[in-house]
Amino acid sequence: MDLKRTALTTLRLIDLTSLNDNDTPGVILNLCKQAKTPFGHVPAVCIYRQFIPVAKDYFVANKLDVKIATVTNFPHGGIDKYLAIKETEEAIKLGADEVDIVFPYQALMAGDSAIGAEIVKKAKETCGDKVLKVIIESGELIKPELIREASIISIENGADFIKTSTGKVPVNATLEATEIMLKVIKELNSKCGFKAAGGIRRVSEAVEYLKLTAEIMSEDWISSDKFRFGASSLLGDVLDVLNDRQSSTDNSAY
Ligand SMILES: O=C[C@H](O)COP(=O)(O)O
Repeated sequence: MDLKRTALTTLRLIDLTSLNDNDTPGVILNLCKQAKTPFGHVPAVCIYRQFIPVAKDYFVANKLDVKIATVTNFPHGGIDKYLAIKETEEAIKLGADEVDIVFPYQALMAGDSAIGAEIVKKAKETCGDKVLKVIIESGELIKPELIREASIISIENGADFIKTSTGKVPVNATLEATEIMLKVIKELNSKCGFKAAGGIRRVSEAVEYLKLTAEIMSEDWISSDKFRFGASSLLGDVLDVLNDRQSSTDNSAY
C-alpha cells in the first residue's frame, strides 16, 4: 500500500483525542471541527465526559456520524469500583457512544486480578450496546505475562476493545505490547478489537502498527470496528501526507 493510501487508512482509524487538564468547550469544539477533513472523517473523538454535550451538539448540528468516546477510572486505574462504575454511568447518560475505562493495572501488578475482572464486567453491563474499551496500561505492566493476563481478563469480562495506554505514562503504545495483545485476541478467537494509544504521531509510525496487525490478524480485520489509533496529533501528519506536504519521515507503507 502506498503512503497516501496508508494515510487514508489511518485517518479512518483515528480516535481524535484531547484529554488535557486545560481543555475547554472551545478547545473541544475546535477538535470536533477537525474531525471532518476533505478526505473523510475520523471514526471518533475521545474527550473528557464534561465535554460530551458540546461534541454531541456539534456532530448532530453538522449531521456527522463521528462517535464520542470518553474515559473513566482515568488515568490511574484505581480500585474503587463504585467510582469507576459511577463515572461510566455518567458517561453513558451524557451520551457517550464509547467508554475507555482504565483497568486497575496496579492492583494486577500487586497480584489482585479479581478487581479488574469485576470492574470490566460491571462496566460492560453499564455500557450495554455502547462500546467498552479497556485500557490495560501496557507500558506500566511491562511484563509480557501481565500484559497477557490483563488482556485475557478484559476480553473474558466483556471488553469490546483492549487498548494499550492512557497516553499519561512514560511508556505508551509499543509494537511489543501490540503483538502480545493481538495474539491474545486471536488465541481466544475473540470479536474484541484493539486500540493503540499514546505517542503515535506520524504516518510512518502508524504504518508499523498496521503492518503488524495485518500480519497477525489479516488486512481485512483492520477497520474502525476492530482497530483504532488513540492520538492527539497523528491527524496533522495524515493531512500533510494527503495534501502532498509529505512530512512523514519516511516512505513506509504496508
Ligand atoms: O488515548 C489517547 C492518548 O491519550 C493520546 O495520546 P497522544 O497525545 O500521545 O497522542
